[in-house]
Amino acid sequence: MGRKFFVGGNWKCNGTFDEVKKIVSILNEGQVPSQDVVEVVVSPPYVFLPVVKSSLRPEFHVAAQNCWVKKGGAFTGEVSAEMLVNLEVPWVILGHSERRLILGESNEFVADKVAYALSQGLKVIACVGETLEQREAGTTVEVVAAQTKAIAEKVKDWTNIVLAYEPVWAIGTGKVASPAQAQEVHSELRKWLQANVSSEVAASTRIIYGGSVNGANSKELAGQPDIDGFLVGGASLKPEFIDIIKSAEVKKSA
Ligand SMILES: O=C(CO)COP(=O)(O)O
Repeated sequence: MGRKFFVGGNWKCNGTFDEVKKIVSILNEGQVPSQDVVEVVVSPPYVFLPVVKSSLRPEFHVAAQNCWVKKGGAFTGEVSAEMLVNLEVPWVILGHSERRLILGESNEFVADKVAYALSQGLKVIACVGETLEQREAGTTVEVVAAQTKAIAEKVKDWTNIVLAYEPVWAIGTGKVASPAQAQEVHSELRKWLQANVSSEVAASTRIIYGGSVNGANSKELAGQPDIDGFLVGGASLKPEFIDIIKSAEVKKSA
């Protein structure tokens, strides 16, 4: 099926200039599998994108953590997809739960952003995931399907999308989803894509997991058939991010 393992590091709103330089040197010195085996993308805050892009080893790429929903202009405080393209930033994370929940981004707004970013030539890490309340109410699959449906309604070509399943209750809590819990939702998402988009898209789209992934739990998660990589928060700022990248080897030998 050829779904190359994908490891994203979402640095969120963290880091000083010196800390960023330190993380980049850890990444540059780390022994990792070749880029035929794993695709690595790190996402610093906007202001650090140029320095990270220019100092990072060439086989690792960068992502912005957000972008504006349409063409740039009189939108104070926003950064447009065009600007990212202009700076040769290839990826953008959209629909992260911190933006959905804290900043009120709706399924439709996120889907509009995804469609616009793709139209400008960016590749998108599109995030979906349920809250603890929604999980406890038994609506997990319904919630992630609705989030994915909003995107599917506005996007024809899924080639440049990586879908990130990030259960909100597992983000930054140290409460990682069990491999079985994550596998179940990934498998449901793949079935949803098969039924509502196409078998080809279901087979080729990478579905990655995010939420308290670390160097100790990444191998077992990577062993699940529908987990095609990770979106890592806290641990992406530490040397153990290298171990998480190495968990791609699990897939290779599977
Ligand atoms: O939100 C996340 C990545 O986008 C996950 O964050 P943590 O890995 O810190 O739980």
